[in-house]
Amino acid sequence: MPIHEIRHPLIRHKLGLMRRADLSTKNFREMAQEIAALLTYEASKDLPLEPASIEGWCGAVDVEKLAGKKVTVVPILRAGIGMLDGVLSLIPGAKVSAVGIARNEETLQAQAYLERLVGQLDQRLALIVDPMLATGGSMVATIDLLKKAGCVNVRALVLVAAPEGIRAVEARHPDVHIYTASIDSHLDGKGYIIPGLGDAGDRIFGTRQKDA
Ligand SMILES: O=P(O)(O)OC[C@H]1O[C@H](OP(=O)(O)OP(=O)(O)O)[C@H](O)[C@@H]1O
Ligand SMILES: O=c1cc[nH]c(=O)[nH]1
Ligand SMILES: [Mg+2]
Repeated sequence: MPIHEIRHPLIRHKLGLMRRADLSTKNFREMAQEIAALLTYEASKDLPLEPASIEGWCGAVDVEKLAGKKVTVVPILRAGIGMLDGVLSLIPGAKVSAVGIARNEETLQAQAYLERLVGQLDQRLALIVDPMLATGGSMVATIDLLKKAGCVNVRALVLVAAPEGIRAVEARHPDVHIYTASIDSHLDGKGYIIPGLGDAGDRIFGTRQKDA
């Protein structure tokens, strides 16, 4: 089953804070980055290692280092930017491929408006980051364009996933593993995740808030 709900106590606690409607923009941002780092830890636990010999303080030491595979982090703009630094805090050498996807609020159809991908995608693990997996349209469109560009190894990190979005990704891209802090109940009539977080992009960027 390519869906991984990471029920770690630190993640449960931080996600509980994020669900509070009165959480400040600053704290919402901080929690998003921290949970992103914790999801990265899980999503990277089977990365291959290779032996290496280094010069240590007392002479040669046998160590391990990440083998061959390079990583690109793929934030889905805008809200995915809110998880980017969390991933980079653990994988600082990763290159970033920005993808802009906008959901038409009426039809809920996802459309790409920006694609700035790094090279050698066929050799890289792509870690897509987006706080919300709702209908799955944005995620499926992003995976479609990454695979078209040569990516063969794709994983997705989302803070909250709706069953509808999980099913959509599984149906179209059964090879893509999804790591999430929570599988929530369902979508409302406007495509919002219940209980969810509200509009994650607005909460991260501070737009459309009462005190803006
Ligand atoms: O699974 P879906 O139904 O496609 O919905 C999820 C998408 O909706 C949100 O982005 P939004 O379109 O609000 O853009 P934003 O990041 O600019 O807020 C969210 O960050 C996902 O990208
Ligand atoms: O609940 C949702 C669904 C899509 N996008 C969001 O930001 N929140
Ligand atoms: Mg939004």
